[in-house]
Amino acid sequence: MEEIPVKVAVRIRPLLCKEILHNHQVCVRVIPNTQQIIIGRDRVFTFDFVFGKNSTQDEVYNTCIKPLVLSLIEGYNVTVFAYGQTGSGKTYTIGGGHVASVVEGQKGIIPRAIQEIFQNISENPSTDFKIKVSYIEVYKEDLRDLLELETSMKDLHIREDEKGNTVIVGAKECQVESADEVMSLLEMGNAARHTGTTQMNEHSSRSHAIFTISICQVEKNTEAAEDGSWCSRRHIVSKFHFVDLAGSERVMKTGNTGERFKESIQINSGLLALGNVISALGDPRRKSSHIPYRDAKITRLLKDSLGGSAKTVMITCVSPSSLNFDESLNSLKYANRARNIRNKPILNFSPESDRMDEMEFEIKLLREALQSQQASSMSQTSQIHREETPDNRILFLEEQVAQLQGECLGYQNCIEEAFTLLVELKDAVRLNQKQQHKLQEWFNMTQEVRKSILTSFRGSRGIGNLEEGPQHITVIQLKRELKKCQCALAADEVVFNKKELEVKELKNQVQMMVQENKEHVLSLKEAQKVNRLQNEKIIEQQLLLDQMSEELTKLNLSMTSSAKETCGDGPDARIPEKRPYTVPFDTRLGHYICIPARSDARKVYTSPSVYSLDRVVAGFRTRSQMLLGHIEEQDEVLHCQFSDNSDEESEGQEKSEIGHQSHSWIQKPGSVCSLVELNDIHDQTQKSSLENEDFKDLKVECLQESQELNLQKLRNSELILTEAKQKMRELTININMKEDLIKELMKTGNDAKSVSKQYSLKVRKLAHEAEQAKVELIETEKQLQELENKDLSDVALKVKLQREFRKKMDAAKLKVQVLQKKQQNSKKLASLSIQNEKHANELEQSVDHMKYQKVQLQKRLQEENEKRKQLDTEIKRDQQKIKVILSYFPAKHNVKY
Ligand SMILES: Nc1ncnc2c1ncn2[C@@H]1O[C@H](COP(=O)(O)OP(=O)(O)OP(=O)(O)O)[C@@H](O)[C@H]1O
Repeated sequence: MEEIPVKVAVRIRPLLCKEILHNHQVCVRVIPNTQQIIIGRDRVFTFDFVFGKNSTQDEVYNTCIKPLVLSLIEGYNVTVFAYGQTGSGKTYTIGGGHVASVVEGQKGIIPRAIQEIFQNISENPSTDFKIKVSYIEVYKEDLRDLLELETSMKDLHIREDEKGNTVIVGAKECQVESADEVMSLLEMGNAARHTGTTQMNEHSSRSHAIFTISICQVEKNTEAAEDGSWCSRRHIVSKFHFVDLAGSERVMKTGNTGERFKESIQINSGLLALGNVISALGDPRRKSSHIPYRDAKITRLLKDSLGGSAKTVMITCVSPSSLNFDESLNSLKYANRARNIRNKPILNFSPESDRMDEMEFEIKLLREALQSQQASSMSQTSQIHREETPDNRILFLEEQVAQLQGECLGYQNCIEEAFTLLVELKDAVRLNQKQQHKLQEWFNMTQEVRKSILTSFRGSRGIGNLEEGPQHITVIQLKRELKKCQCALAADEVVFNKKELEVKELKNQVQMMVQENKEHVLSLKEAQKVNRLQNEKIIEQQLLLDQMSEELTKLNLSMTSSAKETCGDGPDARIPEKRPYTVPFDTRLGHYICIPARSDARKVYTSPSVYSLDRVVAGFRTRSQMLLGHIEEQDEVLHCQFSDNSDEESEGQEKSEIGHQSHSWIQKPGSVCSLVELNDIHDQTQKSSLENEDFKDLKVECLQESQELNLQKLRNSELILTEAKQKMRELTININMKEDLIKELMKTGNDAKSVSKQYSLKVRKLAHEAEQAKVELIETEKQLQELENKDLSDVALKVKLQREFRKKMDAAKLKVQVLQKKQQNSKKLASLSIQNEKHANELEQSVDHMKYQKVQLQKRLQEENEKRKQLDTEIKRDQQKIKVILSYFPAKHNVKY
């Protein structure tokens, strides 16, 4: 047996759009005009076939796969498998995914191979082809039948047949007649395959998939062997496995979590096992050592293809991006190792055993047919058959006999015709002695064969004669029954088709509902998101409000304390008792500049801080006493009263004092001093000019300090006011926003309500329809049963119909369940809209509260404004005073005495 290596191809896909956008660099290239690939700067690998980024699907197919299709038709088992990192282009190359939507040029290997196989069949009319298709996937180390999803994983087993080929017992094999049929099965299986989105690939295959096409070829014509013996018909069964492996992936790169993470682990462990098998098979030193096929399902399934009896092509797909350098290098290393794997392909052709297989198969079919016929005829000819019901053994033998008789008759006819022809030819054509001798030998042999066939045929007829009568009757009856059954079947089929259409319609409606529901759920989620945002904003605003009220309280406190300071430190007309002394300069000033004193002049008296005022008062007192002593010494008329009396108390006295030329230090409003008097006083006080100068400085200093303090307070107050105004503005904006959001929320809630109403209406309608469909199906089932009881038709057919019917029933039940679920969802939707409303109410309440707070804040702001104005006035007055004092004293210095 000839050994051939596994052929290895490497395909580098182009950079994907997103990779180009992210400026990925290319790190793998094909060396032009060679079969080599260079990765990085200097790692070079040689392969059987290499395909660069510009290679087409057609190129890949023609180079690697076309020869495999030819081998398949010849009778070899062949395999192509795509290996590589996730997102490297395996599915694209093999031709998985949504094949129906792929344009012609982009079609992968499987669709192209299918087309070619069927083309070969059509070009070969002398051979009968039976084509079967199966599709399975290995998902998380479990086998799944992608063509019969109901098949339990436990019912699928990997076994080896007597020839050592790997077979999957329990997998559905669909017999197909056309390429379109295969394509629709492929599409169906692809749709059922486990795929998912990862960061590396939007449509990542999460399982290893094996699509298998089995071809059974039987030659139509019988050929005479050269030696004259009769040769049986050629019988070939070969298989083409298309394997799309899941991609190896680094969990960190794919960002997989949860289920995807578990899948990753299983995928990687399966691929690791495959890598080990490739390493073991590819290592010449380990040739005789154990190959760990049993480590994973995928390696067990690929046993034939790797080191077995199949012809295999491995296509390694590689990403060109430098970000995937490590993975690409790894894939290339495995691919390189796989080149060392040697297979021993064998032709799956064995005339004797295949003929036996064929006969056994035919016997089986006939036995089944006979059994069903007997079963159907038993009801009508029960009397006859009750006595002669054959057991399985007899049936089997009878069938064999019938089969052989049929064949014998065929051969006999052929031989008869050939015999007559040869007899005629013998006389008409001149033959040499050798030819005549050979022909005679043939005549003799034919005679013998004829004799033996006739003997056996007679023998069997001898047995059959006894049964010919009843059998003939039975056959006629069976034929009649068959016709009846066929008619009934046709009628049933019409009903079924109708029901199927209805079910399809229902399915569509349900799908639409599911879509609608999805949309509702999405909009609901969005509403919830908006709600959440609103809540967050409310909390923020609440915090802001708290902060503001805190600041307001602080501001209030500071304003109150400043007001207290103002009242407590300085002389106040309202609290005259607290003001112990008045200032002499004021009196003079009043006399001198004749300022008409306002009645409320003292009410707005401002003062420096407690410390400075005390200091001023204390200094003033000391100096005044000194001055008074001095003046009293010089002039007894001038009697200054240092009194603690209030302004009001001193007012009357003042008047009398003025009348007596006596001067009080207390300045009274409206009191006017003459210049003479002032001069007199000045003359008297001239000696104490130094002390007065000091006093002036002190007074100015004190006023300046007080003014500075007031200015500072004013600045602070302005700052706080600006801040408060800013917050007021923010509050107003927030309130407006919140009001808008409430409106939106109410609108969304109303929308959701109306939609959920419509939805529940629809659900009710559909539930009703499903109920009707169920009732109709039950009725049909009854009808069918009645029909079956009456006619007792083909058992296999009956079973098939029952199965189909049950499937449809299950589908209808499922639909009802889905509808019930939808109803529940709609209820949930309704409750959510109520929640929404509640939330909106709460929001409204909070907005009301905020509005109230805003009004309060405005009030406080007004108060603050007023206070600020007062402060302003005080400052201005202080400034005025300072100006006056400053202007008064230089004047005083300039006075000529
Ligand atoms: N030769 C190519 N030319 C153009 N685009 C390609 C090529 N090969 C792959 N792609 C694109 O790259 C992306 C990933 O390809 P694909 O899904 O076939 O990768 P994969 O190896 O099967 O991945 P996974 O192992 O995750 O299933 C797809 O969008 C596919 O269209």
